[in-house]
Amino acid sequence: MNILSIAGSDPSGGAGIQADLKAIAANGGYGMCVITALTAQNTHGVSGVQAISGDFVLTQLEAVSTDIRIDAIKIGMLANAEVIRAVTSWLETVDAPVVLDPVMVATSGDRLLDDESALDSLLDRATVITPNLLELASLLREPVAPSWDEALRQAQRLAAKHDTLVLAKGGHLAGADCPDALVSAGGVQLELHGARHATRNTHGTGCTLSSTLATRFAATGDWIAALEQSKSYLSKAIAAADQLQVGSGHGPVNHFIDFFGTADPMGDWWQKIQPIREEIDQLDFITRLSEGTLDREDFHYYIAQDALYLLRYAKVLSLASSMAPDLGAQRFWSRGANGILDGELQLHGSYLDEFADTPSAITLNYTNHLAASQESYGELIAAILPCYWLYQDIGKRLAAANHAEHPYRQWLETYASEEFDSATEQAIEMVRQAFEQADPQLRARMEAAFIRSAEHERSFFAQAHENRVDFSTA
Ligand SMILES: Nc1ncnc2c1ncn2[C@@H]1O[C@H](COP(=O)(O)OP(=O)(O)OP(=O)(O)O)[C@@H](O)[C@H]1O
Ligand SMILES: Cc1ncc(COP(=O)(O)O)c(N)n1
Repeated sequence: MNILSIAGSDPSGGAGIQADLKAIAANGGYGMCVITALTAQNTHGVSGVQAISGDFVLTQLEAVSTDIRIDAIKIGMLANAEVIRAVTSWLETVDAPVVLDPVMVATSGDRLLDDESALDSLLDRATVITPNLLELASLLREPVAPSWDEALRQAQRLAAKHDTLVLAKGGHLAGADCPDALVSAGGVQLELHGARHATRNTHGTGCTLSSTLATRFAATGDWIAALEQSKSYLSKAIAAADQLQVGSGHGPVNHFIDFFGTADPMGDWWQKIQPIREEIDQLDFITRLSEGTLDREDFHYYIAQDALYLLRYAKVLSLASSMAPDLGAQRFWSRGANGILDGELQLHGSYLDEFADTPSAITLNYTNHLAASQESYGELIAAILPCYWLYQDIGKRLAAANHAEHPYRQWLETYASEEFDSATEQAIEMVRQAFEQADPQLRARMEAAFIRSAEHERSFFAQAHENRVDFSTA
């Protein structure tokens, strides 16, 4: 099945034609793309748009359609009225089904279409229009639907107005449900409810859904089956989005999870601690640290406990070095221990008059857990890993909130450095290698040690603020 995407380029690879080509391929289609606009964007937003001229869009369309059979078309970002006119006139020469995603504004809030009324002429030619709630209201020139029921009525009005099907999407609703519905002028044809996944990585979900729908329709000839398959595919791709770790804003979905998902045990572990990561992100300590409103006293309490923790952590890294199976691993863990003693602890010292000498129960629980994991090298480095990985992950978001006057500027910088990034990647790789060589019993113990450490990290962060919560399980 040959599927043509007519859309804008997203150089960060999560939305636009890049998302479309991935989704088309993952759903068994052969993807082609005619580019309507170049955008400069990443997971935080769009910093520039350069539309392609209407003439050149037409030249691309003709190059493809004079040679290749097109089984379905997906249309995304169109940028301006000139591009819309070019696409509309070309569509008169082909009769493939058209899924039109009326892209107006990116998730980040940036505009991707300069004249929304210019879309009107194209809507009649669409077979299915896939607006989100804001786009649905805008196409009807009505206020945004306050409820899902009202959105369904709006979708029915839009379907009647243009004699098309409308896929109403509930991704922007609040609540645990993420409903979508295929609606015709006669009413709802299919309503699907799906769990809302707790992730910020939803960049490109609309692009992915519309190109998957076009691909699945080309394969089945049935919009109902195509939507069921598309929703199920997208839901899996969103559920596994956090495994990718692309950028520090709204990252992309995991288009190829069905192909490679289970091949990466580290990705699975990361996915398993997703609820813990979510809780860490929401801790008062982290949000206040990020905003710079955290009390000095709380920060000092944290730093003092962290210094005690790091002294023991450095010993555990040295132990891992002594147990390492090869020279590369031996050096890596030993460099880590030295880095703490010569680097991180100096930073801690700069915040404190003197190091505390009494570890809290939470600090002790964590370091005891590390010490108890030393029965085997694999288990030990699995227990060591969350301290790298979680700090790298949180560090990226904290760094995005950093600025010259931030009271904790230097601390926020430490965990967002390229050096720390690279050390974390290497630590993950060491654990992956040990996992690959481990027998099933050791693999299970490694995973348990990793998850337990992640729980201790959560308690550790929580302890410094007045809402001190002890999640410790040791
Ligand atoms: N957190 C989530 N969990 C599960 N499904 C989601 C989530 N967020 C969005 N979706 C699904 O993604 C699809 C796109 O929905 P949405 O309403 O966000 O459209 P959109 O705004 O066009 O997408 P985009 O955010 O890419 O612009 C829908 O099928 C929606 O149900
Ligand atoms: C080129 C292009 N096309 C479409 C979108 C919308 O996708 P999202 O709303 O998920 O950012 C985008 N950001 N960039």
